Amino acid sequence: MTNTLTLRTLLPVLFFALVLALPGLGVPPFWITLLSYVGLYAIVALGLVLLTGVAGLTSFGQAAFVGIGAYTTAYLTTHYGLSPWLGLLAGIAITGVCALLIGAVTMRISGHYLPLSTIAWGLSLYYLFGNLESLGKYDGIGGIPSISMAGFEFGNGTSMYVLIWVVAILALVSVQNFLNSRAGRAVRALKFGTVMPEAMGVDTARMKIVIFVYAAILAGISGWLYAHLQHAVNPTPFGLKYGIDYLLMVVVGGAAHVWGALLGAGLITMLGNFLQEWLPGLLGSEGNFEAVVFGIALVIFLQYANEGLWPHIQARFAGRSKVRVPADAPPLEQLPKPATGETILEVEAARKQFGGLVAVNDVSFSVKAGEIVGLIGPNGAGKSTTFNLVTGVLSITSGKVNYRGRSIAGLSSRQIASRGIARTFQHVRLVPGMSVLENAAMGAYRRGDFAPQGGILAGLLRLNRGEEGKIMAEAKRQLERVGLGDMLDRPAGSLALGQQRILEIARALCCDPALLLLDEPAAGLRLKEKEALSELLAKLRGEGMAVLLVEHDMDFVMRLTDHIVVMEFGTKIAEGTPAQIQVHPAVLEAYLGGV
Ligand SMILES: Nc1ncnc2c1ncn2[C@@H]1O[C@H](COP(=O)(O)OP(=O)(O)OP(=O)(O)O)[C@@H](O)[C@H]1O
Repeated sequence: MTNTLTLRTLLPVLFFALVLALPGLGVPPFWITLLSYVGLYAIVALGLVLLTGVAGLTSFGQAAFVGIGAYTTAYLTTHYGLSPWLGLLAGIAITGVCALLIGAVTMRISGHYLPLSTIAWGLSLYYLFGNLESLGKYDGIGGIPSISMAGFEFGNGTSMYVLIWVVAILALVSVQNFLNSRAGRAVRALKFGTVMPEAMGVDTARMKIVIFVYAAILAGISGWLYAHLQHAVNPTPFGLKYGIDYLLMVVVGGAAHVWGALLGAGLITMLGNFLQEWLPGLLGSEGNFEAVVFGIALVIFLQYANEGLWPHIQARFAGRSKVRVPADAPPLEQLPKPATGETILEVEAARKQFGGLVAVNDVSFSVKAGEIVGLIGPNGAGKSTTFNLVTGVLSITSGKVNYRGRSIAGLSSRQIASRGIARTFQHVRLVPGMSVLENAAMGAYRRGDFAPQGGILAGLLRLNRGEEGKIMAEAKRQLERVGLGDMLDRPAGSLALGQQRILEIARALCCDPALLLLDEPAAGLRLKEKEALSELLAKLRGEGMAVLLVEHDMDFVMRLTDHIVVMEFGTKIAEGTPAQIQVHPAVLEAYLGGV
């Protein structure tokens, strides 16, 4: 263990010990109350870190989920005299169901429409709270009892402060655990599009809903604590203004960092409080002037420091965390592999039309285990489209694609990935801030011990240590296999393009494929890197791997491949060994215009 690592483990423990000890250290009640609110807001902000900062799904509506948690317990404890703990369970259930329903609709929406839709349902829920007779309309509900546990009543500010911070710490640990799990890495990739995670076997639509529901439940729990701290609720703290404040906390603190949520909640709560006191005096009139300051701060942060403050603090004091790779982890299970020479991919009369344009015109070819096949042709020939038909990114118009004797036409990318086909991308698709090791581990997503849903819960509770150990050991093994074994902890974004392409191959190898599809693997590589890549692919071929590659670098293709398929204007114009292709009249015509 390095010094940084010791400090990284020790600092949070010391920090939380100090936070929980503050009431005993004689800190005045005013500060304890203020810090209680910091804790409450931090719980909501942690959900937003996951949703907005990490996955890139902006939500202005989290305050409404706080409201559902608060109103549920307020109603049940005051109208029916139920225990606050039942109020908590009911609040979690109702928040979860509402989020599931809202998420199922809104998480499909992309771009600017998603934040707009979160404003819409945030407002709807706010007006619902304010207009329902049974919820006391805009006056709300008063007389909410205190929480008690084993005869102890959380009746005063100090005991609630401790309870709130215990929950905030548990929330932080759970979100941190989740982000370092198999599902968490998939969520960290979502911001960069769904094509790559889907190709690794991730159900991205489901994953978005899962984190939406989790973020909503955290907000609901914060609402439950709020109701029993205040002993009264009304719609105001659950409106759009608070929704924006939560977002501001996350942006200022550091949207993609769990500690950013705490920092942002602390700064904005304190600042809001003091501005509320100072500004009216300064300006000589009453009003919510802090909202103006916050609005300006939001714009400035988004423009000049959209990573927030935490990354700067982390760089100075904490350093990057390193993932531990156990030396004795057992290997992951492998799919049965075909014998060398067995035909594993058959493309028969594959056709793809985009409206009137025939991008792939009844193309047929096959790939055997232990063979490297090159798919070449001038720009716009239809190579990438053919590739995307095999990988399930595009749906086939007509024709067949069979993998090991079974049709894969019409299957999604993730179903195809689970059959044993792995790919790399023409434009490298890595998660730049994630380490080389974690990026490679993305490939082993569907090889974990738990089913994806079970994996999420296990990740939250850190019950996935065995699985993580095996996945990380596999990622390390594949990185060593491709020659990146000495770069495990470096952020993927800091690698040269050639190394990033090799990293994509290591990630694909973690998928446990029998067929590797490489989209322009040599593009942008220097001579030495190309030689290293050739060597690696030849080695994989020797181990029985089938490789289909789309490539423009003729020298690379001619030296490496066993068989070449040439396309032009969507049609296959030639097929054969590199020697045959180099003298094929139709190929010479296509490339050199017959010269
Ligand atoms: N989604 C799409 N919608 C409409 N047309 C498309 C789409 N994707 C590709 N095409 C068209 O299909 C044809 C084949 O494109 P494709 O990208 O497969 O060629 P390519 O051989 O991979 O070219 P390059 O070497 O430049 O990548 C081109 O005319 C392209 O404009």
